[in-house]
Amino acid sequence: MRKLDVFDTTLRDGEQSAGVNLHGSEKVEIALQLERFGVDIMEAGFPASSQGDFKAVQEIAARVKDCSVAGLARATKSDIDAAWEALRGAALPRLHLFIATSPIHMEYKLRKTPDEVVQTAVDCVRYAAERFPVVQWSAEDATRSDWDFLVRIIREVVDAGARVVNLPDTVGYTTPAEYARMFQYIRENVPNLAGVKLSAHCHDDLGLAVANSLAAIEAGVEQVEGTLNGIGERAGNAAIEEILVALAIRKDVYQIETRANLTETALTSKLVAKLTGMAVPANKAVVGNNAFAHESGIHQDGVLKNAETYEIIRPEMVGLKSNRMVLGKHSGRHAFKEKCEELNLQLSEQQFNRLFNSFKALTETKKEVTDDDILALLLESSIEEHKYELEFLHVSYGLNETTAALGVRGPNGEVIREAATGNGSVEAIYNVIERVVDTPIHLIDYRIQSTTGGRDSLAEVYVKVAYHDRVVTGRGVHGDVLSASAKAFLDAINRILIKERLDDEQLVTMTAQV
Ligand SMILES: CC(=O)SCCNC(=O)CCNC(=O)[C@H](O)C(C)(C)COP(=O)(O)OP(=O)(O)OC[C@H]1O[C@@H](n2cnc3c(N)ncnc32)[C@H](O)[C@@H]1OP(=O)(O)O
Ligand SMILES: CC(C)C(=O)C(=O)O
Repeated sequence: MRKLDVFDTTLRDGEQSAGVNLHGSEKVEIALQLERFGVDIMEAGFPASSQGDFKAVQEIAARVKDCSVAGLARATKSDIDAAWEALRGAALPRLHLFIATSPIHMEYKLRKTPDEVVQTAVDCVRYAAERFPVVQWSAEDATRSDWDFLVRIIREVVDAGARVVNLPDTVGYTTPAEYARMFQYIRENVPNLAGVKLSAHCHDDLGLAVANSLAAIEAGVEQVEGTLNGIGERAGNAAIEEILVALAIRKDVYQIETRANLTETALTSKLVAKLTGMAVPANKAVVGNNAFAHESGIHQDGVLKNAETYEIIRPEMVGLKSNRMVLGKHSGRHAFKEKCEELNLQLSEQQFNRLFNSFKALTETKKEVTDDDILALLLESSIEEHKYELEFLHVSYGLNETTAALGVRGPNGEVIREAATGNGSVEAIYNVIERVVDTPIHLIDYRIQSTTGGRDSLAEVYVKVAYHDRVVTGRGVHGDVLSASAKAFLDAINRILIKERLDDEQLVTMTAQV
């Protein structure tokens, strides 16, 4: 058995998915769950990219103890300095430094000659290695780079202090056999790779990210990178849960061991889906709703006689239970606590009490509270910084004109009451909210889904809004679709306000430095 390091980049490359923007507190929540999932390294963000990301990485670095925390940096000293400031408190800090090596990226994007790229990479690795105990260096767009140029630059960055060398398929262009051959070529031609780990990082533009990652593993890489649910730039990254389950189910082929705790898979996937607003397709491998569902008679018959006839993965392996305890109006604190423990939720007493109260309030309108409902309530109550909160809502529907009146508790605790009309209920609500905050906000996208089946399911609404040059997403959960819609819009506004405050703080700091 060979040991493989799992490098999760849900919080960096995953957050680069179009339309996803996570609050600092949401990033921390995902980070703590990734730690329980047992990844070896988590890439917490790109500290130089914004004040918000810097702070989130800093907090994750301070709180995560059982795994290495990495931050991304371009090949510039200021990016490396920002990453070091954010990560210096981590138990095992790692810098992830990258520069592109393909002809097209070097000529058009970086406007540098190959020699200048080598020199910049070497200078930055050397500078970073004076600070970080581990420097991971990535050749962006490696799979469209000249292999002999890769050999040259890798030899030089390793000499300068890189301990991990990642060769990403940045644009999802390679094929399994070609990717494996590239790693073999590098291994055979770079003379100073002893003690250096090679890493694979794949994108899914051709739907080959997981296959390419597994091919690289077979070719001997010591680290694999990916994101939960495969989220990420464009078509996404390699889905880390699919790679891990493939390695576990086909241990006979791969002969690989990882530290991952697979029973945390389902919960980690759900948390990421809910916080990012990127729903998992029902037929997605390992974590889709239908991944363990059998519909046709011949399959059901087979499964009833012996589950292994049609099930190669046991649901328990990824943390799905076949038996379940029903929680409802008559359940008390003990049963609720047991459920929270079963779901592996790590709650302070205050968080538990807040969640229990939300659960009790929900049982007034919902007969049976499911695991997904509890998770949705938890995420609802996890953001502590609310500027505007929904107090009440009345909607009076009329053909072509609907009136909404609502009350919102504002930043100073005051309740602001307003009314407006619109063509439909949601439009009327959003028109009133615009009045309340006295700012035009453009709705770009609106999506609604239910947490479970059944008439009493909770509604989860995701919105994407534009305000000046910012685009943010918001999430709202409620038993009623209109209240959930109002909460999602207010959540987006709260995120804009928090971002503005962080930018103001950054401006003040920068002005002070000048
Ligand atoms: C393959 C990947 O996923 S790489 C990670 C991509 N992730 C992101 O871009 C998300 C966060 N990014 C951001 O917030 C912004 O792009 C920032 C803050 C990093 C930079 O913003 P800006 O200063 O406005 O620059 P902008 O994004 O327009 O352009 C990128 C600049 O970085 C340069 N650059 C790109 N990669 C590198 C690198 N590895 N090393 C050094 N410079 C680089 C580009 O050549 C360009 O430089 P130029 O301004 O001299 O032409
Ligand atoms: C920064 C690098 C590793 C990256 O995300 C990519 O090339 O896809």
